[in-house]
Amino acid sequence: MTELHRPDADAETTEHRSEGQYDPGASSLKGHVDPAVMEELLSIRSSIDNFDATLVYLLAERFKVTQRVGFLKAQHHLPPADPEREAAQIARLRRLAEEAQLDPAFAEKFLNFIISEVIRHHQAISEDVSARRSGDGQDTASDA
Ligand SMILES: C=C(O[C@@H]1C=C(C(=O)O)C=C[C@H]1O)C(=O)O
Repeated sequence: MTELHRPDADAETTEHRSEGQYDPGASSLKGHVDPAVMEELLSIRSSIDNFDATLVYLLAERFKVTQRVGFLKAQHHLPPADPEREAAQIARLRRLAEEAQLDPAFAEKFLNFIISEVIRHHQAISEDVSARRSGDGQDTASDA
């Protein structure tokens, strides 16, 4: 079978892992903690690993759909950011965070962080679409 995700597999050894190979037991605490405590810690960490993986998949899906919004906006000459929508999202997420006993300030900061990255992507898409239009000699707002 072709190893699509391990281009440098030959160079890897157990002692010298590449960044691509995850070691769930990696810890700076090894040798400094009671083995039973370490075992419990690793068991809890396996759930953290599952949560982190889920977050990555969720974020990837979110960015896929926001990319569609970016293309739609660029095609129709709409601005990348929508501050009123953002304010409504933030107010809602703060409420949800409170219900879930998550720090609302953290929820707001996290959403703002993601949204600012989305807006950066939308700006790039918009510039790309504009450049293609100028290249085609179609830089008009007729489809707005
Ligand atoms: C995705 C959009 O574009 C921007 C990004 C948002 C987001 O990531 O949720 C929300 C509003 C916009 O500033 C949108 O307008 O829906």
